[in-house]
Amino acid sequence: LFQPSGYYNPLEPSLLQNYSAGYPPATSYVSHRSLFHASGPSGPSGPSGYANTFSTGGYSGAPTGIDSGYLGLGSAPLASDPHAICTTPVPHCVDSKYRTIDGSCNNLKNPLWGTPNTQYARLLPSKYADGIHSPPVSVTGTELPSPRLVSIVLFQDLPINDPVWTLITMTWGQIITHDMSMSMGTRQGKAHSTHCCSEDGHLAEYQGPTCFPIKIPDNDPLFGRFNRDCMNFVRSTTDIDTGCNAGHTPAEQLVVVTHWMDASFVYGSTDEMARRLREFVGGRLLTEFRYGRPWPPAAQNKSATCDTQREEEPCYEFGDTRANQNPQLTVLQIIFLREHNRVATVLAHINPHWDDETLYQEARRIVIAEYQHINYYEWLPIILGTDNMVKFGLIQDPAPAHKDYVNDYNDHVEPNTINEHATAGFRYLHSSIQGYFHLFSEYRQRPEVTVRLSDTFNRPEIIEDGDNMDSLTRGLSTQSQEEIDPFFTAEITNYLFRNGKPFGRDLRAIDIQRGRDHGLASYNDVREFCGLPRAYKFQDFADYITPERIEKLESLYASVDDVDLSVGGSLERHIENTLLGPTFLCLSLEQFYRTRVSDRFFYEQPHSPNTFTPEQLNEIRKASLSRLLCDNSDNIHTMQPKGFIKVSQSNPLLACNEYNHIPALDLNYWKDEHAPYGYGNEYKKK
Ligand code: HEM
Repeated sequence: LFQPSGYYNPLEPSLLQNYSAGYPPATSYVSHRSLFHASGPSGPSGPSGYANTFSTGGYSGAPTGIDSGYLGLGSAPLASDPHAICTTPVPHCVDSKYRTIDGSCNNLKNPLWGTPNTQYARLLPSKYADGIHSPPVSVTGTELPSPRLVSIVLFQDLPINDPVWTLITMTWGQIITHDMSMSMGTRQGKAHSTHCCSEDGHLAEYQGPTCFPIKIPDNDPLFGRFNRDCMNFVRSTTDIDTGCNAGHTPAEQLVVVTHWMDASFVYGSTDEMARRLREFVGGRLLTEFRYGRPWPPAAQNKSATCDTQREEEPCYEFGDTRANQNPQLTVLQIIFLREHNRVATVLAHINPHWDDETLYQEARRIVIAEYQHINYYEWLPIILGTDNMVKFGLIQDPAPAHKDYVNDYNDHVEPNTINEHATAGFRYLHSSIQGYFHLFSEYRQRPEVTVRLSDTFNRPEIIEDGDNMDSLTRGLSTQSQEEIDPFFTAEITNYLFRNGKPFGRDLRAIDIQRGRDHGLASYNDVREFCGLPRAYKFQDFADYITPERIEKLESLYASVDDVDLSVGGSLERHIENTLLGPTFLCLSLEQFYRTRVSDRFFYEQPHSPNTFTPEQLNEIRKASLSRLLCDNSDNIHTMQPKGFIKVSQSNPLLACNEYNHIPALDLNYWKDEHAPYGYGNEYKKK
């Protein structure tokens, strides 16, 4: 598997040459067992055929699993010398009950799969202008349209509240994202230290090799007023930069966190970070008590993570460096931190003979299981639709009985986060961000306070003020998220990370530019890969995109083959009972299928040293967002049972201690029967 001299790249040069005439048949790269190729890569032709692939129709090819063996990853954790990444030896794995922190040894045959600093997976060949790393240009040879222009024309701000889903649906998605991906070399919290534009917003004289600034069009409605024509953008680090690819094969970007769904945002992705976050007493993570309440420890390098303005302003250390980016995210990070410590504390009562290490690992294992359960049974169904999840093997129908395992582990499936999913598909959910968020009292009648998002980027101080931790939590579970549609709040398209200035950056433009930076296949290519008919003229997009938007696309792009994946996919009409159009739905179903079946430690799996007992599994299945919020707030006494859904007559606010409606895990099932006689016997089962 692991070749010190560099690793197998999916794109053989010969195949690359074919690429100029359109990508070669997907089967060259992707196993014919891919979910979306029931009838081969060209797919069932015509929109009706394709629509049938999803829940509403007659897709008959039962998924037999996906094999992404074409990637052949094999890099290893980044050492201080970036070139060392290629030569780190494969670890010797012991079949432990617990996941490693860096995700190594999850796949025993390929111990480095899913570890930090390894490549994203790719579903389609990359599309660099020179076949190696230069950003793509139009198929006509001209420049692609400015991403800022595309953002202005196609992704304006039209605030529409989602009628069903609460704002925590948005934040939970960000948590999953941060758990599974972060492109190396990007700064997803603060502004980047490399400046490709001058102070006054023009092209900087010196353009470093990683510079790929975004051109701001003339008469830009916001930046024009400040006479700026350049928005900073720094390219992601690739395997060429780290010296693992001599530059003869296409560049691949690297993910700096573990690719697994393993709550690395809580525990960190390296042993060093994990150690820094632990108290080493009672299995707990480090906290600092202020006014009797536990808060995360202070960030070691405050200026690297926060934009605080006063010395005493808090800025926290978590498992993920982006955790201070916005207060909603930070609140959820705190809730997970507290959940770990809550579980560890109860386990310590039940098993007083357990040492710190056992308590830490057992609590971590339970928290990851709760989180995976909420992801697959509460959150993902909102985005992907329950029927589609069942159809494509992400969950089972009928749902497993309380104590039943699900035996679908497949060690041929690679866990790595898919570039097209993370760099385009999932970023469409940036549309769900609210520009203004509300704080609510226990009565949830009307907002007590409303806060402008761009006033709080990288400044979590609001959270510790008074009882704001609770008011923010209530806000997240009361306020609607923004509807997921082609409209994006100006708070992120004009004011991202503005840090007190009258303008910031444009996240939509960055998403588009990042797609080009990563050489993502075009919308048309991915559409076809997913089984939709290939477009030869703009009107061919009409199966899922409105005529008005097609007209705008035509005014921006020279060819149907130029349309960026981030752009086309974000304009598609959603598939019924999902929040995504067919192309992004296809990407996310593929991603979360792989994430689940490739994970030997997935909480529903039998036959692993990590396996929960049937009774414990039954308890894990009681985990819910609402219970998590109830248990880890300071003074929240009521919550609706379905926290991702707005309060209504059928989802009313109920007392947190109504355990029939908001069930709680009974951790007594973790009582260690091998305890020395007498230990913990005073802690009887409820
Ligand atoms: C206030 C909320 C959010 C803010 C301010 C925010 C901001 C950002 C920023 C600055 C980046 C890096 C851009 C780049 O340089 O390429 C990013 C990346 C990303 N965001 Fe968000 N985001 C938010 C919420 C979300 C949500 C709700 C989701 C999905 C449910 C999401 C999904 C992603 C994904 C998939 C990436 C790429 C991660 C990677 O592989 O590097 N974000 N976001």
